[in-house]
Amino acid sequence: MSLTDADNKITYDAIVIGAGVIGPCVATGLARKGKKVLIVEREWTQPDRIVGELMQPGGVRALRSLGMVQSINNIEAQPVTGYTVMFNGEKVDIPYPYKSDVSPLIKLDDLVHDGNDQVVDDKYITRKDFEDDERERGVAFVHGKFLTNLREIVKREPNVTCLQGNCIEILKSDNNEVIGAKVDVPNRGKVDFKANITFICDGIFSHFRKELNPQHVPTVNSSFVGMALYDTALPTEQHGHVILGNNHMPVIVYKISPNETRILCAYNSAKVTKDIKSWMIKDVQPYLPKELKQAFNTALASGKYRAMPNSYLPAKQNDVIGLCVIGDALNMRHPLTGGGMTVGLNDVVLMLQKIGDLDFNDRATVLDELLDFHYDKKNYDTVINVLSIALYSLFAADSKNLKALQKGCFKYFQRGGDCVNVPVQFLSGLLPSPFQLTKVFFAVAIYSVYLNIEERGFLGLPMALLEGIMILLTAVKVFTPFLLGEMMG
Ligand SMILES: Cc1cc2nc3c(=O)[nH]c(=O)nc-3n(C[C@H](O)[C@H](O)[C@H](O)COP(=O)(O)OP(=O)(O)OC[C@H]3O[C@@H](n4cnc5c(N)ncnc54)[C@H](O)[C@@H]3O)c2cc1C
Repeated sequence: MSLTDADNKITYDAIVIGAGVIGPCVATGLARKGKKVLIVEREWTQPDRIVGELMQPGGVRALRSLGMVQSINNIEAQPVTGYTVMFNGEKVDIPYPYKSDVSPLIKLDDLVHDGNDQVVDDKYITRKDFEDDERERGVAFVHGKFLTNLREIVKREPNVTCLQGNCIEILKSDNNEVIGAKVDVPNRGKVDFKANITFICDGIFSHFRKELNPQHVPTVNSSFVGMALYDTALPTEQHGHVILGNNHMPVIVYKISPNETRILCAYNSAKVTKDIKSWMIKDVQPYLPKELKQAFNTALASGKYRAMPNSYLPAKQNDVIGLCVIGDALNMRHPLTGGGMTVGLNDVVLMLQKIGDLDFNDRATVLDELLDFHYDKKNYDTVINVLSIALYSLFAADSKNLKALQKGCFKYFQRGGDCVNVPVQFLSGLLPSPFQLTKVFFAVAIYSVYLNIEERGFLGLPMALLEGIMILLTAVKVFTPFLLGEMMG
């Protein structure tokens, strides 16, 4: 069957709009649960994007739960074993958590079979490393190649029909229930497809998230400017890097193939300057570690920059009959901590646990379960979302108090032990506890106050105490509104 032949005479169990990271996982999961699924993508050829390139261990585990982890195989994906945080030239290596410290893997019934929850061996990823390592692992890859693998998996599912086309409208009945989607199909024109439930997975620039609520719109306060660095060493191999300092915005760096390294440089505005090169030379280049400088200069000379907006969007409840919005269409956070795919994939796992075994004809029961889904996923998503926003505020520090917190955070990591073991569990998507996150965040704030007192010395104590109050108030201000927003929304 060609990509434009989908039958529009039948009612599908589910239509999935978008075959990015999340759509193919939703469609594959539902198909393996016996549902008849139509997945619509406007462009099935391999995309070239600078998003979704480092997957945290929590995301890899979700792929295993879905029986789709082999999507990271045979694309020259690079294992990631931890993070390196650099601050004014000093560095701390933070390995990912021990497997024994995190909860056991969930294997979804009907989805996991014949070892598809384990990677196979290729030149860079081996089953032995991923299975036998006592620590969790993440992975980094060329996004388009990963997507191609996910799309190959979904295309192989007998219960799935793949359709090339641009979805232009969500179809509704007279009583405002969603009944399918109108798709502009090449050489066929605008065709109506019907389903018991329609999943919106149309990503960051989602056109259809507003079907949940017209106010469901993201805020954008910063951007990332990305470049590809070729044939460079990293300060720590197999690690993601966060480069911080008093005088510059955060820079993140990770290897996505044997010879390509992604660098993303934060820019503190939704719209980037027209003269990116001058900004890079003045505000990024001087602060990079020596290992990266040569490749950075070469990339700069080639002039190939790409900018992406960094959006924030807390999730809304899926409360419309026949509709489920999921992935970036539903919920976004700052990409600094590389948590987007991890949140989306874990939402897919949970969604399948909630509704995967239901009869989708029973739309009221499906809706009930989706209403619960909103609350069940909160702990997991809140930790990753709030962490990303709070860390971005600290790491892009533009005030004295934020700079004190930034330094305090780095010095806290330098203490080692639980001062890194617990935070890295949040980053990895392996400790879904907003309470613990709050405890750690305020431990960092108190430590920042202590460091400031120490620096001021005995004579400066009155001033240090005053400053301490300001530092704590700043910590409350950057953390609490987001925590409450995520938990209460
Ligand atoms: C700069 C940046 C860097 C990031 N880095 C990371 C990272 O390192 N790690 C991480 O985990 N996350 C990262 N993210 C987030 C990550 O990219 C997203 O969380 C993830 O891609 C979301 O997947 P999705 O399927 O919801 O959306 P997408 O991957 O955006 O997929 C949406 C799909 O829908 C299709 N589509 C859209 N509209 C229509 C339509 N009308 N009809 C048919 N098809 C349609 C699109 O063509 C696309 O294929 C980053 C984000 C940004 C902005």
